[in-house]
Amino acid sequence: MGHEMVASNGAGGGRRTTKPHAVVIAYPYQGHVIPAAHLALRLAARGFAVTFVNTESVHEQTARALGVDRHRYDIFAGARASADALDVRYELVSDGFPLAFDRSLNHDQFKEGELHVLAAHVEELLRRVVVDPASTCLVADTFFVWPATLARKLGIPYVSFWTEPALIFNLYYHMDLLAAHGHFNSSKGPPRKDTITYVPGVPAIEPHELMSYLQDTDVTSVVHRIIFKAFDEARRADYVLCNTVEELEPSTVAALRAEKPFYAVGPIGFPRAGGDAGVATSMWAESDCSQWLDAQPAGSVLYISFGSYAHVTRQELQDIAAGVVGSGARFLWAMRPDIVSSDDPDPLPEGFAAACAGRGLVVPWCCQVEVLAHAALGGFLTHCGWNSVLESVWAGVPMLCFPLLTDQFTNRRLVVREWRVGVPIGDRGKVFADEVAARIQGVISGEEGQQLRQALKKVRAKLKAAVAPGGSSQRSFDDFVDELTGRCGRTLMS
Ligand SMILES: O=c1ccn([C@@H]2O[C@H](COP(=O)(O)OP(=O)(O)O[C@H]3O[C@H](CO)[C@@H](O)[C@H](O)[C@H]3O)[C@@H](O)[C@H]2O)c(=O)[nH]1
Repeated sequence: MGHEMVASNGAGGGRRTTKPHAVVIAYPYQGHVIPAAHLALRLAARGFAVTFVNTESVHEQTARALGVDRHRYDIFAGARASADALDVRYELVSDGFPLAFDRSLNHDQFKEGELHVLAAHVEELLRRVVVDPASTCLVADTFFVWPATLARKLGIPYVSFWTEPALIFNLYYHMDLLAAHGHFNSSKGPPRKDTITYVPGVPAIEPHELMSYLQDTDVTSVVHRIIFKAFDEARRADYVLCNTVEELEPSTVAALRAEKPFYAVGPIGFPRAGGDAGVATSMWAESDCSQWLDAQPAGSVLYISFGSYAHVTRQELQDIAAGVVGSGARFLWAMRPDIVSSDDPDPLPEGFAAACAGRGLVVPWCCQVEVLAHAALGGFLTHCGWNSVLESVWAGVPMLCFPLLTDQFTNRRLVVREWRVGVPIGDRGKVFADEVAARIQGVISGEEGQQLRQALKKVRAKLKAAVAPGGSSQRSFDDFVDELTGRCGRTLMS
């Protein structure tokens, strides 16, 4: 595989420029594959040769969602064939498990594979695709437990790609500090409950606003072991790219810049020209909801989704469903088949469909960015996955927040407390139908919704300005590209 471009100097001989080559490896979850695919496109549009790596399992699920043959399908075929003729190659790597293995149902076992097995497969792949180490860099999701180690072995830089807010990266980065102060993983007894005021760039944060994994008292789970290892690797990253906007998290971004070459380049996938800009990344078949939405009055519909990864309990789902019924609102619910468990495919309360006839639509999966952009949308009941938050702000839709896991609790703090573009609807195990119904009414048709929409205008403007020409995310991306091109793009005289 060569990436040479020959620039003629008009005489005999010529200047051969080696394109910088980025090997982009996506973390095998929907909420990570989407931003990674967009990052790959952005790098290719700036003259990089890109090798995008998916796991065989994600690839298979994506092909199945589209109803195409997985042996022939290449998610970047369209990008290569486009007018820009982007140079993106597509590679697959095994995650160590058979394709039919249920990764959702067997979560911890899958995670052990991620911790212990995946690196060997990735190393084999890298040894094949890294032909010229001097012109190559590894762009890998921060949650992987091997990128710095493998990059060092191959003699290439490691660009750590972080798909959550800078605040989350910062808190994980300072886990030792939290432990030293007794707020996390303390040997001195139960964690402190008072406000945390010593993390650089974070003036104050409450313990219940930390990521779920930093609130846990048992830190021996496989996910904890992954996080500890991943952040050891992240400390050794040459660069960090973060899917956030500097103006949304100025003090955190400034603090991280003092630690590392840290680039806030988000929202990475916007503006999006229709769906996924020609790159199909959806891991479930998308139901077309446009006709149904077209028939609803402007601003009237509540969209509900809990993303692609976390689960709710049957009880929580039923309490939320009762709140949705009680609110009387129109709604579109994207209910992933394993939302409670792959073992429980039909968790809605009995009589739900009849109670909502004519005003609700339940689908397994949809094109969320298209749904959020529809004029009928009035609110988004979300688990606060970071992509969902960015997409909702981008579309100007106020949020009702029900975080489930991981960064989602901390993301709720940003949405509700800092930017005031959403409201909470309870907590895990403590979500009540009456409160859910009242909040839905308040956001869709009440005073509360109007205030949220006012605040949204400002936050949305920051997002849009950041990705406009000359905006902070654009500049940051330019700086990153210049830096990487200087490091990996060589000019050879011949
Ligand atoms: O019916 C649906 C539902 C979701 N989506 C898309 O799927 C993505 C979901 O991403 P996100 O909202 O971030 O949620 P998760 O799938 O839960 O993402 C994981 O990854 C995120 C980024 O690291 C984290 O913030 C989350 O906590 C983590 O669970 C978004 O782009 C949505 O547009 C659809 O297209 N259709």
